[in-house]
Amino acid sequence: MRAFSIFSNYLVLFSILVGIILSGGLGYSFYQNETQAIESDFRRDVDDKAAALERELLINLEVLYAVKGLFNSSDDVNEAEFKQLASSFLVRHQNIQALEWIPRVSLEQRDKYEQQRRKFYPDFEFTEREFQGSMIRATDRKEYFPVYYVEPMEGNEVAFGFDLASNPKRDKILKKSRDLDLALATASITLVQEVSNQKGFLMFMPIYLGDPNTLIKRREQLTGFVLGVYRIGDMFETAIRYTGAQGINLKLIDNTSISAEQLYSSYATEQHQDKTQLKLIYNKPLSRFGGRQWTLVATPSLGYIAERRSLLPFISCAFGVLFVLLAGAYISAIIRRSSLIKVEVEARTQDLNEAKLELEQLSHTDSLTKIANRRKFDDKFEKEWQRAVRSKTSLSLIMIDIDNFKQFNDHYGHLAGDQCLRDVAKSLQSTMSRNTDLVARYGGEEFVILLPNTNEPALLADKCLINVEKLRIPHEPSSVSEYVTISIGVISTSPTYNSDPLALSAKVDKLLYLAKDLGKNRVCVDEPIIIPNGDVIDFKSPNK
Ligand SMILES: Nc1nc2c(ncn2[C@@H]2O[C@H](COP(=O)(O)OP(=O)(O)OP(=O)(O)O)[C@@H](O)[C@H]2O)c(=O)[nH]1
Repeated sequence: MRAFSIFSNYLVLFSILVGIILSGGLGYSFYQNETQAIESDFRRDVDDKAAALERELLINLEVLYAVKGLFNSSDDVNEAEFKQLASSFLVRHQNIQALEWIPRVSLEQRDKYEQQRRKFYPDFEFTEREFQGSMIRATDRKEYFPVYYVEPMEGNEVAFGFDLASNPKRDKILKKSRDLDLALATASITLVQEVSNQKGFLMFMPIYLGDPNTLIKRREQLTGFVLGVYRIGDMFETAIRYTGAQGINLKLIDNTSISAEQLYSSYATEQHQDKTQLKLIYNKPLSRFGGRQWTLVATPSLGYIAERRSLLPFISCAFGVLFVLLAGAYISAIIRRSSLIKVEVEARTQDLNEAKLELEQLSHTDSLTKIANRRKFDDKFEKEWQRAVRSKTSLSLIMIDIDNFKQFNDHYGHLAGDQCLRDVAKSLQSTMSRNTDLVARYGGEEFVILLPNTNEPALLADKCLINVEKLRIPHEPSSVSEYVTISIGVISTSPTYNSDPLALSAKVDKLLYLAKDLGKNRVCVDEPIIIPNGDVIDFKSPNK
């Protein structure tokens, strides 16, 4: 019972533990699902931003094409025409720092070109950057690509007249653009006109005389380049300004060369960068643009993730744990209650068994003498009879009656009579030594002794007779003795299937009456007994 209770408690504890683990698992699975949803939202938002950036780049390219249209439509575009067109675009595309016309000027043409500009800008000359960084007059070279027209002039004065061919990197990209008839962008540069630390890039659009379709023709017919000057930060912010999701940290990386270069970062500070969910990094390559491969690198900020997190994982876990604990408590209460009921039932069953035993004892006990009663004798007699039949053993009966008991009662009173009955019963009981012997009150002042498998019942009967006499209970009115005496009938038989137990009772009764008739205070057996020394004792004889 106790072991079962301990086992049940462990089982409940184990179930609670499993339940808590499952609840945790459920919460974790909701958390994971949510994380996946956030990740997929995040990728979609970054894709939107990348698309917006690509759109912005294309729009800027379109501006160059539009300016190119002006130069294609006329062999001699003057500054006023250029400025008018360029300024109309710059008003609408404020992330373009400047639009410029870069003519192809041979060494022979240089003076002419410089003279022309000096009409309006007296200090104008083709310039280049000196080794130390300051601007100087461009040295002689075969071909020049100077910044000839620039819109707006304000803020771009330093670039005005700068010979792009003087810079080997720019010269290389100019030639590539010329050869391929392709708008090409530079890697990120610090613009000569830049005042903040923002990076920029240049995009060259080649202009030809006519429509050259071979490399040689392109080299011959090149007249110059339309140049767009872009500030990357401004362009980036213009592009993503109206894209919905906030809280995404972005970096624009130029992967064109092996050493990836950061063009722009939306991280406010390095410290802020540390706090972001760097585990989730999404690299979104943009479509190739101006011969360059840019990649948008995005990480969500804590705020972006927090906005999209719900309490569902926590609530589901908490509810799961709560449910498991309540169910565990309920089951444990039921188990405790059922074990209490079990204990109670067992106690009651034990009480009932004890009561039953007591009742049984009472129903088989004579209330006055506390020895077995007639009912007990009848039961036992029947059982022993059957046993003796089966085992072919003997069964003996001793029937006892107190002599002149009516006179005893009359003389000493009924209470004394009762005490006499108790004393005689006790004496008879103590005379029998075997557990299997049964002493019972047969009725009134009559007793019976059942002796299974006993060789010499008459000797035992004689012992009873002597022991009762030894009690020396005074019996003044008795005609037999001055003390209480008993008369006894004894019979033995080996029962068979055909013999009748009632006949045996009747026979022993007769022997008892014979003992009475012969003068009381004696034993009567149906046959005399030969004792070991050869004497014959006939208990029927009047002299005992
Ligand atoms: N005190 C007392 N007397 C009882 C009890 N049961 C029976 N008796 C009495 O026992 C007496 C039996 O009397 P009888 O049957 O005439 O037998 P007796 O006087 O012993 O005569 P004999 O048997 O011939 O010796 C009656 O007076 C009963 O009232 C009992 O439980 N208590």
